[in-house]
Amino acid sequence: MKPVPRRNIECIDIHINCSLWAGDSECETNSSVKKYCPLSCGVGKCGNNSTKDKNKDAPNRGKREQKILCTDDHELCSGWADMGECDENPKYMKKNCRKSCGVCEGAATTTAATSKTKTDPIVDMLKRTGNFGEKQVAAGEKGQATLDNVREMIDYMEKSDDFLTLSSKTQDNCRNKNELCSFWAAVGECEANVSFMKVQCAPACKTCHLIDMATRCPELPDAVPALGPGDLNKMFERIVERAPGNRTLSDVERQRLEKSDMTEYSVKVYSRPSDESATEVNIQSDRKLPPWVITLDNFLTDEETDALIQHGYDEGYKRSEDVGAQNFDGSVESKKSTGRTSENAWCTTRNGCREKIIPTRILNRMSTVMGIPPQNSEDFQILKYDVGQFYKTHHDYIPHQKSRQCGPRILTFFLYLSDVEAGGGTDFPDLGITVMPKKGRALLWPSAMNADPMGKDGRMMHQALPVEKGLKFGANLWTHMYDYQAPQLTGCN
Ligand SMILES: O=C(O)CCC(=O)C(=O)O
Ligand SMILES: [Fe+2]
Repeated sequence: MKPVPRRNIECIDIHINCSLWAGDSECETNSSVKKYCPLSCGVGKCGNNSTKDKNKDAPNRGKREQKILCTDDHELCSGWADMGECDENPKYMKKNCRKSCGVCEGAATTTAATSKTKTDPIVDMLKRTGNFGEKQVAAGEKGQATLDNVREMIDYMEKSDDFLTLSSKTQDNCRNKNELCSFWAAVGECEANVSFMKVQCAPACKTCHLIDMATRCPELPDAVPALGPGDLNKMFERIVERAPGNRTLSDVERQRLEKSDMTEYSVKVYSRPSDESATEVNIQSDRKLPPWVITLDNFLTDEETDALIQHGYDEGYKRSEDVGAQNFDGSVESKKSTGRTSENAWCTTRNGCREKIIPTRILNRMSTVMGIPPQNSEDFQILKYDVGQFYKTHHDYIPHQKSRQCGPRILTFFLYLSDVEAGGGTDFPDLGITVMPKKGRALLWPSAMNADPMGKDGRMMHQALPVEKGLKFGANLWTHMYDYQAPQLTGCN
């Protein structure tokens, strides 16, 4: 079955709380919410609001309202008008600040007579927020709460010991990276969305001390490693030996598999260190012997592959990006890559996918096969390659994660979600191995060494060859040495 895209992929909300704000009527009163939440507000590319807008602009109705209501609907209108908002933000302003923007009869004189001068304290206060990163906006129903946050933030940044005793490097790096930071803080996002806010809006959350990764994300001495030296070989040997599809199962065994949501997958070994069970655990023999590469056929059912593909459509496939430079606060830039032309979507807790029945079932199955808890794995990255699309040779191991709470990626468990008519193989140039896509097949390889599972196995470079005919869908599940999910919540990965 070919999945059908459910909606225009550009019609998306940029913030997790959009539907909440839309429910609070913020779409009507806060132009920034409209900008960040086109889907929830039904505007822009999500435009089923065209009829509504047409009615609103009906000639007679508009004129009458202009004449009668030559007033401002918001106490901050004149200040905003002074700041040039009538031109910068005309849609909101001309609707809600008619008088201050001079869009109704008699407005010009009245506005001039009553308008506050450029020294309006509110205008000044908002201007001052530009000293701490993006200048903040305060509008709509939460305007007052936002201004309260702005006031507290200025006190914190200009007068508090909490801020002024921080190192100058930390002070310099503590910036609001979005004009909505104070608004988000005012609606409780510092507590609800810790990882994003502590990094993107530290002044508004008054948490500049946590910008420094060493303070925010201390080492966790009790963290349990997924693999010790020698465990990687044991893990692969166990997977090969126990593959249900490579054995004749008794009825009881088959029932047990079904009960535990385990498929009757069969394993093919493309490369292994030795046919003998590994005994030596040292880097020299790791380097001498070939690394593990195995596939697991019939690992996923058609229902499962189709559900993941459809989730990608629901979420919207977007051009894939690479991991870029690291910032002082530990956040990592994404960078457009010419080496990777596929599109991808994520199946996360935030977007409600990871906890759905089918993704949970798949994740638990993968976790059982690896013998590593599901929380050590990242979220599924669902990939879509059209004809000609590819991902050039790269390694999945990310060096800076070695010193992060999650530790490095130690394994890639790749799922093929579709058959591909031609091309699209996963190729390991150093090993001379190419695995072809097959719906329901999984491919498992280590990024780390058996004797030193925190260290990178440089031989595991790989590429996704261009699709020549058909459409390729796949999904990455990268598994880490330590819990990945918990530090993700606090911005520590
Ligand atoms: O699509 C593939 O076959 C592999 C993709 C891959 O290596 C990646 O996304 O990191
Ligand atoms: Fe990869």
